[in-house]
Amino acid sequence: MITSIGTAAARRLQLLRMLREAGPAVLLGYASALLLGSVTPAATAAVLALLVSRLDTAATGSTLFDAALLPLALFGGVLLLGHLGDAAATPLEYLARSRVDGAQRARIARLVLAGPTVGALETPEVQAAVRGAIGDPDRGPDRTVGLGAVAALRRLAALAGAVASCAVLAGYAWWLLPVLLVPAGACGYLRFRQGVAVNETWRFADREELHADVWRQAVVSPSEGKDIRVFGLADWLVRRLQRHIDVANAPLWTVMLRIARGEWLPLLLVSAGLVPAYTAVTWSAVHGHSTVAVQTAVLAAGWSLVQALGSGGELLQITGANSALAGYDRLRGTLGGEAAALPDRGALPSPRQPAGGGPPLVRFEQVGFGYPGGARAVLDRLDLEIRPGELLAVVGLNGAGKSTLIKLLSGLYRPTSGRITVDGAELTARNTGSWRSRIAVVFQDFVRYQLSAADNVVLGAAHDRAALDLAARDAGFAPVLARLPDGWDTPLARSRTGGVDLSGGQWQQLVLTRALYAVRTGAQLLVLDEPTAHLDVRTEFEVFRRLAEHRGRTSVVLISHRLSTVRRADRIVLLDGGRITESGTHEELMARGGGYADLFTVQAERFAAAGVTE
Ligand SMILES: Nc1ncnc2c1ncn2[C@@H]1O[C@H](COP(=O)(O)OP(=O)(O)OP(=O)(O)O)[C@@H](O)[C@H]1O
Repeated sequence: MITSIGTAAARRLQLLRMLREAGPAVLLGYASALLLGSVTPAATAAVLALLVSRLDTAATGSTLFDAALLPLALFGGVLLLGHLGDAAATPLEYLARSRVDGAQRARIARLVLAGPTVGALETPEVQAAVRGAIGDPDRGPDRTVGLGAVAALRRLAALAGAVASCAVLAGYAWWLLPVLLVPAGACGYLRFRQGVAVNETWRFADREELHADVWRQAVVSPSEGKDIRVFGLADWLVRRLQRHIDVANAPLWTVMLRIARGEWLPLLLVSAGLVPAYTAVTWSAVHGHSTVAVQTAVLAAGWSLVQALGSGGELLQITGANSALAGYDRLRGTLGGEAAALPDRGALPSPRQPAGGGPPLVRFEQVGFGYPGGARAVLDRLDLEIRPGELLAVVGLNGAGKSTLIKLLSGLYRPTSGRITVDGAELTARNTGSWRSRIAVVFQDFVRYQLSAADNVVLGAAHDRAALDLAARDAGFAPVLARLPDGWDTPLARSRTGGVDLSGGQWQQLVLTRALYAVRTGAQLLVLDEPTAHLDVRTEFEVFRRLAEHRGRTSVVLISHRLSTVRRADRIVLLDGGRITESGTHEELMARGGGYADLFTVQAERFAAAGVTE
């Protein structure tokens, strides 16, 4: 119990410290507004007691009015200040909360993006920690740190109000303090335990919520929407979504019901303080040992004291936000190690800087690799050399590990064994950033950003229109560009005003433009994973011809299942069983009559049967 109270106190301090992100003016204004609002009940109690005592002792007529004038004016002042405090608190709270939340989201983004590899992001634990750290209030009892931080400040203000109520009570009947404080404190602790129980139960439901999230997104996504409608999946999907939500919420309902059934306990605790206090003061007033004024003060201050200490609203917000803090700590524990290994801790990779020097010599030396959690090794003691300026093609059957090879080359995963060297230096977390400024990669599952055509190519860097136009020409994108209503500035998303969507092949040309632009602005190794899979044969031929013009100045690694394209490469390697099993020119490999020759022959026969000439 002491540890959990200690942890909760440390978390609350952390939340309060986060309020600095709201800025000094907002924080000061908000704290003052809360303080005004929270001492109003105690001040009201004191002023009411003054009013009653004046009326009690004054005579009738004008004297009565004179006696009531000052307390009434004070009463009006207290009400006005209390109202001003409440009115200012709402917008300032919104501002403070959103600034704290904004800063937290930026911190999470930095942490997630600081690590050079993506392997950790694929684990359910990290995804759960990211969701936990964000603290989406739409999910169960999760709360954002901003909500928790303002609730922690409201709680402090409530405590200030409680102290003020204690001062009022002590002025009339000090012995009432322990009578009211002990049960109110116990009630507060009970509410805190309830909040913890709700949050701990919710954590167990997290995996179910993750499944539910996937289906929730599928329902509103236009791409999944096609499948859902065409295959008539709507009913099935909604039932599945509902089942995940039910399973996630079932334990939570149980805890909530238990709390609701136990509501007699807080009532008992509050009554245990208030009933004896009110009885004693009333008895004392009736028997002339104290005045009606004392009774008034005790009634008002006693109630506000119990309210301030025993209410559970803020505690639920705070315990919900504590989970967000714990989620962030878990995330830092998992991702922080790799991020911390970077030269500039916390700094994100900057947009591409032109790199000096010529194309690199890259070596895979006895590289082994298996995906985290994967049962089998995808690459097994693989040796491969990418020579400066060559056009190297990598071929292999589906699932052979070609894309995996590219991900390792890009530093997105680290080899499980062996090493990758660039001009003799091993590729590590430290030099991955500078290595990436030397490479340009087109992934098979490239990203279609909802940005303008130009921004989709340069991605954060300054535009160089001449280089953009040349890259578009090389990638065969120029004719598509000419038809875009606003040229390079056209948004590539139909959901945006004036936006258009591109066909699969046109997107591929745009992404090729992205890679070729990078080459024109300094990249020395171009890596293309199935870059022409969506292109028609004529466009593919033209693109390959342009690509080949870059060889010498830039090394090119090309993965393709279209062997008619691949045959023009300087060298072809066959990936099979996690290793490079064949290497040579098209003619050499055909003469050898091995795996490559088989693949090529099968493809050539298929094309011949279909009447397609190369
Ligand atoms: N992120 C991942 N997590 C776990 N396993 C993965 C992941 N990505 C790929 N794999 C597995 O690694 C193996 C190699 O996949 P990879 O995508 O590298 O093959 P490929 O040669 O590029 O195939 P294709 O020609 O079909 O594109 C496959 O068995 C695949 O299931």
